[in-house]
Amino acid sequence: MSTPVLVFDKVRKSYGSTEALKGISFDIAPSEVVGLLGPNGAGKSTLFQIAAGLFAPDDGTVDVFGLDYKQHASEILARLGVVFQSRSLDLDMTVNANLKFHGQLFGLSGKLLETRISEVTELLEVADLRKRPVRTLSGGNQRRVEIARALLNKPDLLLMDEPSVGLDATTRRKLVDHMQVVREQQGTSILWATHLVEEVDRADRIVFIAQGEVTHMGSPAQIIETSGAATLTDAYVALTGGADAHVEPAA
Ligand SMILES: Nc1ncnc2c1ncn2[C@@H]1O[C@H](COP(=O)(O)OP(=O)(O)OP(=O)(O)O)[C@@H](O)[C@H]1O
Repeated sequence: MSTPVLVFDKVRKSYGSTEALKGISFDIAPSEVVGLLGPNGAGKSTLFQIAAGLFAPDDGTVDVFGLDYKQHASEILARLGVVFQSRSLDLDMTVNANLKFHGQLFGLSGKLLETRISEVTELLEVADLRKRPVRTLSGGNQRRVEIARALLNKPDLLLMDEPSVGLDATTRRKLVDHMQVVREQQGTSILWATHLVEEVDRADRIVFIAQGEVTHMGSPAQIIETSGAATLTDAYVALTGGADAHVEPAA
């Protein structure tokens, strides 16, 4: 069996008296797309930030590419792509300038950087927007540029925390399509945290998290079968006792 790209082992984290994570364990295989699905306050962002190395768990371990952050942070970050919930592009700079700046942070320059920018903008279908200031782009296109930026270093693992916040249903669906292409063309593993069932219905595996604990885990088909429901949304509602599935009507 191939070595997992990410392993959470009994991860715990509290904020004062609030236990945000109560011993989370699961892993992600190479090229696997895992949906981390849970209602507001379940602990998704906390787990995501630990995976991205922003802070350490109180207890338990996180290994990324078989390495731990304490000793190998720069090696891990060189192979990681991260899309945070809040937007972080410079709105006054062009798409190209944003990508160039970020690529340089990864030590890319010259022709190689140019090639990578062309590849990622074509992959996310924003190549024709490269000369536009980010401010003039729609929310959906800004999000695509952020994902393109996270792919500049050809990450082996892409972490995305609710990347579709504020996007309409059609744009969200398109984002899911794009992520399938990223996985197919680059073999990137993806951890996609969301509270929207329809964003992860094509994931290889879904991890349900509620109140800081993993409650169910399996492929969408396995989860549907376990619950006896007809759809993944019904399964989510059945297995989580009706925690907010947040399925929004199609646009
Ligand atoms: N900085 C913080 N200080 C105190 N409590 C926090 C902090 N961050 C998160 N929490 C609490 O930890 C728990 C988990 O929050 P977290 O943001 O990780 O969940 P989430 O699943 O990402 O929620 P959402 O979908 O709303 O972003 C919640 O009870 C939240 O109120």
